[in-house]
Amino acid sequence: MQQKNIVVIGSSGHGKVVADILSHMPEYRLAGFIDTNKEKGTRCFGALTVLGNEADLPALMAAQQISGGIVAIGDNWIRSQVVAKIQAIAPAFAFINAIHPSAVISDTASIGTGNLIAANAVINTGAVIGHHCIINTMACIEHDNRMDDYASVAPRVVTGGNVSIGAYTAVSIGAVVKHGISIGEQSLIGAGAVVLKPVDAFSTWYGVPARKMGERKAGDKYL
Ligand SMILES: CC(=O)SCCNC(=O)CCNC(=O)[C@H](O)C(C)(C)COP(=O)(O)OP(=O)(O)OC[C@H]1O[C@@H](n2cnc3c(N)ncnc32)[C@H](O)[C@@H]1OP(=O)(O)O
Repeated sequence: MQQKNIVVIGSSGHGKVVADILSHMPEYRLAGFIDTNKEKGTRCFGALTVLGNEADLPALMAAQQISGGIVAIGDNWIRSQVVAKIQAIAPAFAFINAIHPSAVISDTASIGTGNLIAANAVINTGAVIGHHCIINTMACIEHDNRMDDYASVAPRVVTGGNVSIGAYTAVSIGAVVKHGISIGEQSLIGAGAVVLKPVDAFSTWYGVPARKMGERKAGDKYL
């Protein structure tokens, strides 16, 4: 098999998880990491190091025949900013999906590009996943769900059927979302929440049952 040379952008804990998943995908050879906040040469995952920052990408792509990779930044808003930067600096960079071999994805689900689908995640029939989403370890996205671009579900999130999760919205660790619920864009569901009512855009909800706890603006931190 002809392997594609790729990079992971972001070398935090989340970047290491993505590198680990890619080590199980024989179609890719991970060359290293791109990170603006670490010195070139810093070891991040086994022998793999930081190769440079985003501005170095065009030269690296040419020198090492790198075709693309994935942005591995957990914060949904920051991830979108970095994707936009890379699209401007290196238009030929091809975003890939990192999918752990233990993930179970229905043949009838639709998956965009730039997504992370971690170990033991399940994406059931008819689900539509946008671009640059995170479906983290053991998360379950049930039938006919929709996840818009840059949305994320943390480990052990479970959704019922026909749930929609708006762009940039983060559903935190262990949350449960009742079937048929719509969660607007740029919202935040707290850890362990049980969401039984529709969630408006730009809002924070948590608790059991989840209640609205505040308003949010684009880019507000949550991790
Ligand atoms: C692999 C990975 O690591 S993936 C990432 C995993 N991490 C997560 O999912 C983190 C998710 N973050 C949360 O759930 C956070 O608690 C947030 C974002 C909802 C709220 O954070 P903050 O705004 O900083 O709230 P803060 O910690 O100040 O708490 C305010 C109050 O709400 C309560 N509270 C906070 N979060 C929750 C929650 N999820 N459920 C119930 N109560 C909560 C606190 O106990 C506190 O109550 P008190 O005033 O009576 O003491």
